[in-house]
Amino acid sequence: MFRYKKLGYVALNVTDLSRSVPFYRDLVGLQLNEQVEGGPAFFACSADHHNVVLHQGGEPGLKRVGWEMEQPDELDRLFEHLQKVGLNPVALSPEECRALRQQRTIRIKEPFSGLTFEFYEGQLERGSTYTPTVTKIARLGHVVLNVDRWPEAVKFFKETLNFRISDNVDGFIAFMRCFPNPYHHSLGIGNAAATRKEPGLNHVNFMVTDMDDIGCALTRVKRHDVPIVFGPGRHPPSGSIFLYFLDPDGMTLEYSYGMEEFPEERPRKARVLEARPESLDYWGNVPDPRFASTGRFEPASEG
Ligand SMILES: CC(C)c1ccc(C(=O)O)c(O)c1O
Ligand SMILES: [Fe+2]
Repeated sequence: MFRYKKLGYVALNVTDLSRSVPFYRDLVGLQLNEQVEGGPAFFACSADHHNVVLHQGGEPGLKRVGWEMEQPDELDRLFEHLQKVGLNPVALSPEECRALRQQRTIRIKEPFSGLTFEFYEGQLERGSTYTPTVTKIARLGHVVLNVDRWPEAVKFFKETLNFRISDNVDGFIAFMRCFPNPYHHSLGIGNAAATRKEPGLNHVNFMVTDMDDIGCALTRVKRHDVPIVFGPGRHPPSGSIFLYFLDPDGMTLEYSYGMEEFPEERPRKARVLEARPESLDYWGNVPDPRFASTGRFEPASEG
């Protein structure tokens, strides 16, 4: 089976780029690396060219999710596998890859969300890296999707895309790592029906370097009247300390500090946690109704 390096980037649709660009730069603390006049804004929180791309759209949502493979030949292995299972992978042209500042890239339509999932060898080097400002973001951590047909979707990610389950909250959410990346989860699959949410984006997570980054973020978002929708608290599944807040369109973002890491060989077995609030927060908070409720999946274009 093929091996991933990491969750590479998420592309979001926002309804007002001129409002969201300063928010993601100055409040979230991402570095704006490139913005083509009137076009998408490319942000990073690592040496990559982009970990978040904002597109102007008619409604807020998740446009695309990109995964970096461990080695170039993993992309070949993946391409062959996706062809074999009938997912019709499409390779982007060299011009398309260059425009995205990415090396060889392939795409599929992920059958449960309908989203474009992208897989690539790497991004083009920039020669300079990310300089933290308001928050020392360590990496883009994870993306969580709310889907229908949850058991089938989890099975698909496990069996077809070689993700490993780290933990489940029984019938509600599966936390999955992109093998052999060690972090507890880079992808979460939430059960839309069980959580009474529409299918769509649940949240995007950024892992931070220090506990102080969480405390300072709390002060900062309060000062700017940014809605806090869950936390601060500590998650039982991954052990991380968290804070969730809303972007200007109401999409949910999370900062988290500390996360269990799994060895490649002989990892612990996935647990099934009871479906109750205590499985989401040791500190006794419950999410605000606005948590994870905004962000439509942009359907992948056919062909
Ligand atoms: C409440 C959400 C879905 C959640 C629960 C647990 C973790 C974790 O263990 O890290 C998360 O990251 C979450 O976003
Ligand atoms: Fe999360």
